[in-house]
Amino acid sequence: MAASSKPKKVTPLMQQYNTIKIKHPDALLLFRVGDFYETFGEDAVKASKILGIILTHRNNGGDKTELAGFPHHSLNTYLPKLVKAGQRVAICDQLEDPKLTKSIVKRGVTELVTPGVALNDDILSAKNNNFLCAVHFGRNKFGVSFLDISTGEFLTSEGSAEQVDKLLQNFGPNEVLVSKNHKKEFIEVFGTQFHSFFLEDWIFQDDYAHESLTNHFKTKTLQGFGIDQLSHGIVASGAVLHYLSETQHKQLQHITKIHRIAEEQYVWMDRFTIRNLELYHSTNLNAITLLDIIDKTISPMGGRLLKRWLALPLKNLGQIQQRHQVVAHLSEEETLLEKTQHWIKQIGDLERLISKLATGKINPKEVIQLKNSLEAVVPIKQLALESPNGSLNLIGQQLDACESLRHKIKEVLHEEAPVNLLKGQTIATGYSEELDELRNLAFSSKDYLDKMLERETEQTGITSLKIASNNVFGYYIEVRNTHKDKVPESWIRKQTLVNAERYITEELKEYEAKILGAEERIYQLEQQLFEQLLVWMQEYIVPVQQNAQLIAQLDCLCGFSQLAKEHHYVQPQMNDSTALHIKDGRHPVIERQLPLGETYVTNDVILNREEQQIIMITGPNMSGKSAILRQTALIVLLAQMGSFVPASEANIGMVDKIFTRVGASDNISMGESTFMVEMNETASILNNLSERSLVLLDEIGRGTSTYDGISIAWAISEYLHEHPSRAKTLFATHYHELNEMTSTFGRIKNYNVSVKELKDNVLFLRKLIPGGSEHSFGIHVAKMAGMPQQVIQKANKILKKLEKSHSSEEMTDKLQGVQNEMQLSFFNLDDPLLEEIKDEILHLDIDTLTPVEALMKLNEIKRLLSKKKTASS
Ligand SMILES: Nc1ncnc2c1ncn2[C@@H]1O[C@H](COP(=O)(O)OP(=O)(O)OP(=O)(O)O)[C@@H](O)[C@H]1O
Repeated sequence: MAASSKPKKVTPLMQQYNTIKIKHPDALLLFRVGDFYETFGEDAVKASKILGIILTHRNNGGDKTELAGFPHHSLNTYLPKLVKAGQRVAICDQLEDPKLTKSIVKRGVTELVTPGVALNDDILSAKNNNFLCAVHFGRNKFGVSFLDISTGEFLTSEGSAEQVDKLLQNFGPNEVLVSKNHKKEFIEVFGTQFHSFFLEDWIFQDDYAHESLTNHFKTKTLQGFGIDQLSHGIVASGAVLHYLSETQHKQLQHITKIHRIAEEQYVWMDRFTIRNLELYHSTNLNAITLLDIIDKTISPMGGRLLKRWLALPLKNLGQIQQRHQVVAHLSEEETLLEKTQHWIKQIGDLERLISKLATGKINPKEVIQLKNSLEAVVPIKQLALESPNGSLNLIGQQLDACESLRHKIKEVLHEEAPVNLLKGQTIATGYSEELDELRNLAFSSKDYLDKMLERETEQTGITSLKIASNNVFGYYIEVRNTHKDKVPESWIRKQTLVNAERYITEELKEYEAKILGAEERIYQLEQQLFEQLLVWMQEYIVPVQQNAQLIAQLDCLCGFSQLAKEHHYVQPQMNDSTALHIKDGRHPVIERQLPLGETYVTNDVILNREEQQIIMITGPNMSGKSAILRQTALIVLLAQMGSFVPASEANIGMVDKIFTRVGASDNISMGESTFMVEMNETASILNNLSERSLVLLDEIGRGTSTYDGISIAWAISEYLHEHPSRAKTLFATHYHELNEMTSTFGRIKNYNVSVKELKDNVLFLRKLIPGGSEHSFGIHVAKMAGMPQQVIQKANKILKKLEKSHSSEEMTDKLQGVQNEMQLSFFNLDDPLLEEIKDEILHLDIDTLTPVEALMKLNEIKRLLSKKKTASS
C-alpha cells in the first residue's frame, strides 16, 4: 500500500488545537501547552519571524507542522510585539489544572488581543489613547463610535463622511470595525490608513445595538446620555460592544457612560487643516509638532487630555476665559503651581489603573500605586480649595480623596506588595490571623532546618552536609561523594550528581509536607483576600475616574502656565467680535527650531470683516509667508484651547472654523487631476464658510501652470471677498499679479514679506509690511538656484504674455472642457439612476456662473453622483 493512503493519525492535542483554530481563522493562536505558549503552522512561521524565536517542526499524523513557542511567563514581552506588528492574537489557556485531570486538559480562548482592544502596558502608550472605533454606513449618514478599553472612555457621533473623516483624524483609532458589506466603500471613503476589521452585517442593526447599550449601562433608554436621537451613532457603539464581547472582554464596569461628541461646541478643522498645521502628527516622522512643543503635562491622563483639547478647541467664550483665568492665576502664584505639579507627579495613571481594576487585570503592586496616587490627591484638593480662583476651587470641591478606599488598601495590603501574588507578602501582617500563623510556620523554616543540619552532622560525622530544596526534587540532604559511605541506611537516595548524592529522610519528608501545605495555603489565602479586596473596591470606579479627569484638566492648565512662563506667552483677550488683532505674533514651533543665534522675527496681523478681510501676502519662496499664515491659525487655536499665546498682545474674536489649503508643491508636472483635486478641496471650503471662519490659503494654484494658477487664485479671492460671510483670509502667493485686486476689491489688502535684494542674493527680513511686490519672485528664485540665463529670459517672456490673459472668460472655457469630460464619463456609466444627474449637467449654464461657482457646482454634482452610486450598490 502506498504510504500516502495510510490514514493520518492526529494526536488528541492537535485535534483540540485544530478545533479551536478553526474558530479563530483571523487570529494568531497562542496555544498553552504546559509551561509554554505554542504556535503551529502558518502562525508559527509568522510568530518566529516577528518575535525572532526558533522555528522547528513536529510530526503531525505523518505531516510536518511548523512549531514555535515561548515560556508562558514571557507573554508580556512577546504579546505586545505581535500586536504592534498588526496581529490579532487569540490566547488559548488551560482551563483546568493539568494535575487534576487524566485525559487531555480542557483549553479555550480566554482573550483576543487586537490593536484596538489592548490593556497591556507594553502595548499602550502612556500619552495616547488606544481607541477601538466602529463606523456604520447608514442610508444618508454615517455613525461612528470610539472606545478606549484601557481608560473607559466611550464616545459617539454621526454625520457626513467629511465629519466622520475628521473625527477619525482627530481620534486616530488603532482599529476600525466596519460591516463586511461596506468593506469596499470604507476604503473608498476613508482610505487605507486605518487598521480595519470587518464584521458580519447583522451586527450593525438598530435594535441589537440599542439592546446591547441599554443592557450594558443597565438603563431602559439612552436618553440620560443624550444620544437617544443618534440612531447611527448607537449602531456603531453597539458594534463596538459586540466586538468586546467577541474578543472575550466581558468585565467592563469601568465603561460607565457614553458621551456624544458635541462637535458644534468645538472649532471645526477638516483633515487638511489638521494635517497642514502639523498639530499632532507630521508627514515627516522626525518633525516636531505643535503638541510636542506645548505638552508640559506631567501625568499620562493629562497628556491624553491635552491631545483631545488640541483636536477640539472650544467655541464658548466663557469656557475659554475660565481656562485662561486659571492659567493666569497659576502663573502669578508660582508656589501654587510648583506644589500642584509636584503632587501631580506622584500620581500615576489613575485612569488606567482603575480600568485594570474593572477588567480584573490589576496586580497587588498596582493597587498600592492606586492608593499612593489617591494620597497625592489630598494635598492637591487642599491647594485648590484654598485658591481664590473660582475654577480651581470647583476642581477642589469635586476631587474626592477616597479616604475609606485608601484606608482599606492600607489595612489589607503590604506596603511593598509584589507584582506577582505568587511571591507571597501581598497581604499586610495583622490583617488575617490565619495567614500570620501560616507565615510563622513557613518562615521559621530556616531555624528548624539549621537545627536539623546540626543534629545530622553530629550523628553521621559528615562535616560537609547541606540541606536545600529545588523545584523538581523538593527538600534534600546533600552528601559529597567522599562521605558517601557514612550515609545511614534509612536515608533514601533521590538524585545523583557528579560529585555528590542527594537524599531524603523521613523527618525531612514530613517537614516538607508541612511547609508545602503551609505555602500552598498562604498562596490560596492571599489570593482569596486580594480578590475580596478587588471586589470591595469596585464601587470606587466612578469617583476614581472622576478624579482622573479632574487631575488631567489641572495638569493641562498647569502645563499651559509652565509653557507661558518658559516661552513668554501672553494671555489672549478673547471677545465676541469677528476681528483678529495679533501683535508681535510668533510661530510656536519654528521659533524653537531656529539655528543658534537667530531670533524669530515677530509680525502683526490684523484681520476683520470691515476693512481688512483678505490679506494677500506676496514674497519669494522661503521668505516666511507660510510661517505667518500658520502662526495666525496656531495662535487662534492655542487661545481657544485655553492656552496663552506666543505674541506680545492678542485680541481674538472667537473663530468657529479654520480652513487651510496648501497648493501642490511640485509645479513642474501637475496634470489635470492634481488641478481638479486642488480645486475640489478648495471648493469644499467655499461651501462651508461662516462669519467666524479663518481661511488660510497657501500658494493655491501653484500646482498648475502659471496662467491657471493666477486665474484660480484670483477667482477664489474674488469669491471670498464677495461672499456674505466675509470670512477672514490670509492668502500667500508668489504671483504678484494678484496685487492688482486691491483696486477693485476694497477689503483685500496687499502685504509682502520684506526682503533686501543684494547683488547676487536676497536677504530675508521676514517682516510683514504693507504693500505688494514688484516682481515675480518665482523667477527670481530660479535665478538664485543657478538657472541658465536663457531659461530665465524665456520664462519672463511667457509670464508677460500670460499676464495679459487672466480673465474670467478663459477660466470659464477651461471649466467647459472639464465639464465635457465629466459628462462623457458619466454617460459611460449608463445607469438609469444617473439620469437625474445627467440632466442637471446638461442644463448647467456655466456662462452665468463665476468660475468658482461653476467649479463648486461640478463638485456638488460629483458628490451627488458618488452618493447615488453608494445608494445603488
Ligand atoms: N518670522 C521668522 N523669523 C525667523 N525665521 C523665519 C521666520 N519665518 C520663517 N522663517 C524661516 O524661514 C523658513 C521658510 O519659511 P516659510 O516656509 O514660511 O517660507 P515661505 O515664504 O512660505 O516659502 P515657500 O514659498 O517656499 O513655501 C522657515 O522654515 C523658517 O526657518
